[in-house]
Amino acid sequence: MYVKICGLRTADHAQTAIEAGAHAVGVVMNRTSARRASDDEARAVIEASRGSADTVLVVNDMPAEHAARTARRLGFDVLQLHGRAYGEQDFAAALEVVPRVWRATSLDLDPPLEVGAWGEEVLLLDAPKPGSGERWDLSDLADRAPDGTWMVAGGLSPANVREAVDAVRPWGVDVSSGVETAPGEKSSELIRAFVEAALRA
Ligand SMILES: O=C(O)c1ccccc1NCC(=O)[C@H](O)[C@H](O)COP(=O)(O)O
Repeated sequence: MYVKICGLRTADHAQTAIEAGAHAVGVVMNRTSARRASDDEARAVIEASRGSADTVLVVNDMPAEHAARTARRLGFDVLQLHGRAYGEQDFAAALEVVPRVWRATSLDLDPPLEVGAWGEEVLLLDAPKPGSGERWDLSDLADRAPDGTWMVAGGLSPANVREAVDAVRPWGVDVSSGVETAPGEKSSELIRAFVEAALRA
C-alpha cells in the first residue's frame, strides 16, 4: 500500500512520516489553505525527504504552468493538480514542464476514472472539499473503481483507513486532516498511527 501524508510544512513531520514508512509527502501551496506552505517550508520538507519519499506539490488555485514551474524551481518530484480548476489542457501544459503529474479529483465532477486519461501518473479520488476531513460514500465506486495507480483520500484516519482499503482496494491512500489535532496542526503521533494502520491494511 502506497501511503502519502499531505499538508506537511516541517522537516520533523516529513522525517516522522518517512521513518514510519510513508512513500510520499505532500506540501500544499494554495493561497487559501490552512496548510499553505512558504517556499522555505517547502524546501525544508523536500530536503528532509530527498531520496526517501516522493515529494508532491499540491495546488488547486494556481495556473497549471505556473504550478509546474514552481514545482521545478523548488525541486519537487511530483505536481498534484487538485480539483475543478484543471482540465485536460492544464495537464498537458504542466507535463511540458515537469514529467510527473498527479490528477486529484472527486466523483461529483464526473471525471474520467481511467488512470492516465489526462497524462497523469497517479489518479487520486478525494471528497468534494479537499483537505476538509470529510468522508464520502465509497460505495459510489462500486463496479467502477479504477485499475492501477490510484489513491483514495477524504476523511481518512488511523481508525478508518483499513475499512476504506477493504471497501475499494486502492493502490494507495492519502491523508491530511486525519493526522492533525486542528486544521494545519500535524501530529507526529497521528502520522505514525496512520502510516502503520495503512501499511497493515
Ligand atoms: O489540504 C488542503 O488544504 C487542500 C486544499 C486544496 C486542495 C487540496 C488540499 N489537500 C489535498 C490533499 O491531498 C489531501 O490530503 C486530501 O484532500 C485529503 O484531505 P483530508 O480529507 O483532510 O484527509
